[in-house]
Amino acid sequence: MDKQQRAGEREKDDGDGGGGLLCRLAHLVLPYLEPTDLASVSATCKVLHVVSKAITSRRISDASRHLENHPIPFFNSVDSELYANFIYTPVQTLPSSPSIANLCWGGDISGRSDRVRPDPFLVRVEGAHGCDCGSCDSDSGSNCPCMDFSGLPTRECGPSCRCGSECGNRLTQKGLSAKVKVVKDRRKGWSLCAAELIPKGKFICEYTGELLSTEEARKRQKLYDEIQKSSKRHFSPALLVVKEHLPSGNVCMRINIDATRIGNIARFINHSCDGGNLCTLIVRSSGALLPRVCFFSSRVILENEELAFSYGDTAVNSTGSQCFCNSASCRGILPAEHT
Ligand SMILES: C[S@@+](CC[C@H](N)C(=O)[O-])C[C@H]1O[C@@H](n2cnc3c(N)ncnc32)[C@H](O)[C@@H]1O
Repeated sequence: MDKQQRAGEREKDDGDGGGGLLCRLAHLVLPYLEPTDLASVSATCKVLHVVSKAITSRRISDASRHLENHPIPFFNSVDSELYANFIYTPVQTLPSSPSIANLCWGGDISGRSDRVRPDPFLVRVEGAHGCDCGSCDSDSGSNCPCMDFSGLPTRECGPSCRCGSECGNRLTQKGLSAKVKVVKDRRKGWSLCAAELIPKGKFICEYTGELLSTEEARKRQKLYDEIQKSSKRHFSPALLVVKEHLPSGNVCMRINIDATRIGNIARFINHSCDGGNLCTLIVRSSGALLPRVCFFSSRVILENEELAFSYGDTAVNSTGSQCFCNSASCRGILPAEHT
């Protein structure tokens, strides 16, 4: 190989053609890096700069990394943070599950768009009875025993039913159902906004993340409170505790979902003291042990409007964090119930 050929080969290795060894290795390794490390690596040479830039633009263009039905882009006109750093899971997950431990940012290193949605049911009930109907669509006058005829879509077909994933009574099992985007707000941090007009009563998304025991949830809440107090940087924990009450007022069930490190798009929904434009429903499916927490629009939501719900009652307890919901009924303080 003469001098000119060698220079040509070197050029290819350093170039963006995808043929160079460095380029190939960079495509394998760099997607696992945190944003700050990616920025440092990007400054070292042309190849790494080009690969880092491609990874960054993929991260900005879709928070779900092709795991949802619509891409969810980030928009920030407030500061230099290009996107939020977390692992995307479209379904509930257990803490430190091995499949999660192997995931890089966003759960996908390749940017492929042919990803298969994971099973929405974390734990199945052995031998449970579901329905035998072929079609459980309420519009077709079905009498499916899994259906909720009270007007609230709180019961669905599940893993013990004969019907498949296309069944009409599996509304909340197919992922994000409205076009949304993540927009940076100067005071609240990232926020979830509508990217289209959303009619009243539409299923938006589930709240996914790590399903915790109450003991673990309390431990994490304590840790997050300490980080929030001591850290100079804005830290946004996303630990949701949902309690179901008996008519007597006693709590009969609680679900602790932590989306701080691993979660879905719902982790960006901010609090509004007036209840916002979303309501949360606990949805149960035949044959699934665990219920799921789902968001529905409580009124028509305009394009670009922020999605919000109430984190709880400020009167119960307050962390002292200031609320910037801007609603007429704002109490000035973010609710923070004891976990
Ligand atoms: C579940 S996260 C919501 C997304 C978060 N804004 C972010 O940047 O990732 C909850 C955190 O968002 C912020 N937040 C939510 N609602 C807010 C509000 N009405 N006013 C001020 N901060 C709010 C608080 O920092 C809170 O701890």
